[in-house]
Amino acid sequence: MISIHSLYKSFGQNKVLNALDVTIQEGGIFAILGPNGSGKTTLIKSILGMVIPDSGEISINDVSVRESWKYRQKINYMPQIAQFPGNLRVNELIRMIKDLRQKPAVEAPLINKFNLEPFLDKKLSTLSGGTKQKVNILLAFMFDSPLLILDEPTTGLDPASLIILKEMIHRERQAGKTILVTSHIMQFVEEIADEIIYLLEGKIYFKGSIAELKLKTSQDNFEHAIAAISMNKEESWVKY
Ligand SMILES: Nc1ncnc2c1ncn2[C@@H]1O[C@H](COP(=O)(O)OP(=O)(O)OP(=O)(O)O)[C@@H](O)[C@H]1O
Repeated sequence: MISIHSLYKSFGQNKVLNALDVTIQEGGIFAILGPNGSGKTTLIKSILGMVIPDSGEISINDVSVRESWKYRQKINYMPQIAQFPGNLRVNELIRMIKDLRQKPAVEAPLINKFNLEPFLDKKLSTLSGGTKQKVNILLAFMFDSPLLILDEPTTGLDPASLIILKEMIHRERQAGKTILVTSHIMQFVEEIADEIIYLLEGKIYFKGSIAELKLKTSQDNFEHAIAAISMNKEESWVKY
């Protein structure tokens, strides 16, 4: 379980997270949504220890992330923009990440699934955007960890690869994993998410299932329901 209490983070005058509270139970797919710049990546990076909050508490399974960074070994993270040296070859990158993480990896089925064999010897700088994204998905999914954090994993994927990604995410959920995912593609979110966590103005405005969100906003359409949250800011959407 991830427990976040009274989290504050500003960049200069820009208050990004403002007394944010949220609890995310173990197991399931949680979509972290919100407008551009609402702090989704900042929240994710705070959980990962890549952004240091100004104040507040984050704990995973009752252990404060400040006390121990060992918990990161149990997280598979796919960043929104992965930046690796362009002259690295795909197979060198896979080897490098395996060496860094020092835990068993199973990459062959993923290479096969995404038809990446022809690219293993290619330099990253020569790959198309979608192929780079498939490599990034592979890097996140080749380890067995209880928590997966995927920041905009769908970017640049063709329809066939998107279907594969959705199947992979579902399989992880079936295995009891906790998956945090951000996406601006509402159809993707509607297909995969068990719960929506909606960020606005530094706080969680809504947390609950898609059915609950539709009920609360009186909208049958998910995209319209999402739009309705930010249009009705004065109402109390926080349901827990
Ligand atoms: N390292 C940084 N230095 C200064 N400002 C930052 C930094 N990181 C993020 N910000 C600012 O914090 C705010 C939240 O950014 P963040 O990337 O968390 O938003 P987001 O919800 O993930 O956005 P998007 O949907 O566009 O990916 C933005 O205004 C951004 O410019």
